[in-house]
Amino acid sequence: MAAAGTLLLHVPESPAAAPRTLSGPRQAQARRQAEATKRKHQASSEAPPAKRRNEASFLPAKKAAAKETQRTFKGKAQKTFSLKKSLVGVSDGTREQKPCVRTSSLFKNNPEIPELHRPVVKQVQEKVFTSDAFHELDLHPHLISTINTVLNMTSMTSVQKQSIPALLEGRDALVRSQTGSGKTLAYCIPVVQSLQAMKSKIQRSDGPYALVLVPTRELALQSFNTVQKLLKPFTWIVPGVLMGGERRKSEKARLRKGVNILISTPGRLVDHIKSTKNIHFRRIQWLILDEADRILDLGFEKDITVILNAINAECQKRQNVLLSATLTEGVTRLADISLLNPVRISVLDEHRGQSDPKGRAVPEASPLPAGAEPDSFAIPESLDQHVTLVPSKLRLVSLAAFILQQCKFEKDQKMIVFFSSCELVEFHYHLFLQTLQSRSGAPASGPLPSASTPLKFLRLHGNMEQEERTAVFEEFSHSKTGVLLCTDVAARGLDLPQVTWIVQYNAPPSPAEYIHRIGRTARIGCHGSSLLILAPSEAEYVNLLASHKINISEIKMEDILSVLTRDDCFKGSRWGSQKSRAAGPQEIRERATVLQTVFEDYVHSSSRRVSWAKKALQAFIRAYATYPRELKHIFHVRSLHLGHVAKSFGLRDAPQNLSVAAVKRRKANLNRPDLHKKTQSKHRLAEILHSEFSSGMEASVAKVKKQNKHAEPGSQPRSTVCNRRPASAVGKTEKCPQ
Ligand SMILES: Nc1ncnc2c1ncn2[C@@H]1O[C@H](COP(=O)(O)OP(=O)(O)OP(=O)(O)O)[C@@H](O)[C@H]1O
Repeated sequence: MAAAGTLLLHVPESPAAAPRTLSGPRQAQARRQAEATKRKHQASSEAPPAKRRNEASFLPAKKAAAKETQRTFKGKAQKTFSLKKSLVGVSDGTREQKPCVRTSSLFKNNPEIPELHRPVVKQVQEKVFTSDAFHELDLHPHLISTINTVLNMTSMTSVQKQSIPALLEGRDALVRSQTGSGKTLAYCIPVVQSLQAMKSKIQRSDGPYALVLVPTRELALQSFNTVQKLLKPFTWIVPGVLMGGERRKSEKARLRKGVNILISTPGRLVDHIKSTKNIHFRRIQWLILDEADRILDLGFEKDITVILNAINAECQKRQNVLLSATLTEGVTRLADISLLNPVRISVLDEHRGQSDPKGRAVPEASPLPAGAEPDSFAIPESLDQHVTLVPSKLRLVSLAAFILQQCKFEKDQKMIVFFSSCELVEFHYHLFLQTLQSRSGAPASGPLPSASTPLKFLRLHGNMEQEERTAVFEEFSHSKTGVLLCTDVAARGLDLPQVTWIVQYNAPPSPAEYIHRIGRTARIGCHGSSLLILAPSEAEYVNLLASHKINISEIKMEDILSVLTRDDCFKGSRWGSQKSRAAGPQEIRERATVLQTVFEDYVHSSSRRVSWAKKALQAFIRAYATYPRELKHIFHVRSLHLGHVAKSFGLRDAPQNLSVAAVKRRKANLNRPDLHKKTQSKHRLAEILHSEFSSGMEASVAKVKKQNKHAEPGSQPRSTVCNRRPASAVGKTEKCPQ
């Protein structure tokens, strides 16, 4: 096998490059044939309605060549090109026969990329900062000095300016402001101020006065840290966090001693309500639901009901606060249940001059101002959003090229890449670790690039041991560079400093989740960028985003792939000594093929790795099948071309045992029996959404063990398939971590 760096390639010329002159009837016949071929491809699953012109040089038109029959999810036989070729290289103008390289024809038979007619919409914007200082508020001087000196903050953000006075007045509130605008302090400051000011001094043994519910363990830890800092001068008020993992015993002990401000994920709290005698809610004065729309998702409904019932049974009067960057119907639904005459605080309103003259919150009784549709979300002004359309076969190399472009050839870049499931995170993490990052794990085809800026990959998902989750969270928080591959476990609320790029490799299930994912960058006025990777057949998603006033500009796939010409590890010998030569489409194609070959060689270097890649592909298809009904016209599993998608998992051929029916059967087996009966897609979606929020107490959930980073993937059952068991088996709602 040739080394990657010296791989010799010959990518066959397109017909356009070597036209044959035809005349008369033959010409007409050839034209008819060409038209028929074109129609066939237009009808293929990923073919878009409108075709992009001027792409022919990069994505050559389909042509007759050695064909093989490949299965698609439509069950139709589809012609495609042979995936295995003898590649012949040309070096310094001399043709020479080179070793056979088993690789795919990445640039053939792809659906054409549609022209993206993206509607330009005016994004909803908010002003982040105000000129008002914290000391202008009626707060305890020690609290103000803590904010100034410990947190290093002087001016309030817009949401803080509106929320803090309203909450100090004792009002229930529904708070919406863009991601990274300081909502955590908007509720933490009033809570601390009110509790330290209580006439009869709070005792630890009193138990909780404030309960803060957040959707993920990392967010619980983060909010706990903020509360802890604010409480520095008020040592008699004790904060506590319940976040799952291995700490059940110590959590119980802490609850027994007493916690006054309790921060928890819903599932974990329900576990304690059911199993810990010492937990009570007699003195609850605050109930805060951060990321309220997520907490009220279907997946959390049961837990929230248990928690509300437990609180209501012991205490009727309290202040309720719901916060989120995305105000959705779900929030309103819970608002009906638990909010008493709430104020609706929306920074957007103030920015549009809709708040009252004092800049105070608009009361709930008043309807949302005209033009402020509930599903138009504010996006940080300093966030540049991009989309790229990439055919399935080219997804993996495009993602890798983008990571190289930003994190190897640019300085001080910190990137988060979102995937649809933990299996996908695991797959890409190990693949990139062993090919892009690690020399020692270089594939059979030879050593890989030594990075000019060393690449560092981390991963975070709900199927990891809590200890490692926390360690990764801390490491990525404190590091200046790196690429975090993750599921939506990191989408909500996490405040990871200096993240410069958000990449969404799999589109999120809703525009709201899109907002939260991209919201991990461009926080509190900083600059950031995002890239959404879509297949040509998914181009319509851009219009969906536009209908939510989300403006997104296109980056061409060629521009992403062209970075490979800067990396000599990916050159075919055709370009051997011609360093100064400008990169043309042909060279880019060749280098992308070299990179794909590196991935394929790695995956095919052992049968275990092949089956590992197949499982990841299966997981992708399963996740794809869970897009909500209203998005099925964009993301339908039937529109996936199995052979092409397999390429993006480094597989040379489409797995034989995968079909729609097989995937559905497998999914049915994995689902909870009680969900079987109600097969509505919303429940399947709920399962996926729920995944991150397991309390950590389920015995049956297989965990990814902390292990040597360079361990052979697939060498142990690393729960590439979620291990779902009947709820009865674990005595509670079973959740499958992503
Ligand atoms: N007044 C302020 N001055 C300077 N920095 C602030 C201020 N308030 C908050 N921050 C910082 O802004 C960052 C974002 O705050 P926070 O995490 O509370 O945002 P958020 O609105 O809750 O975001 P999300 O919607 O993503 O959960 C944090 O690093 C926080 O420390």
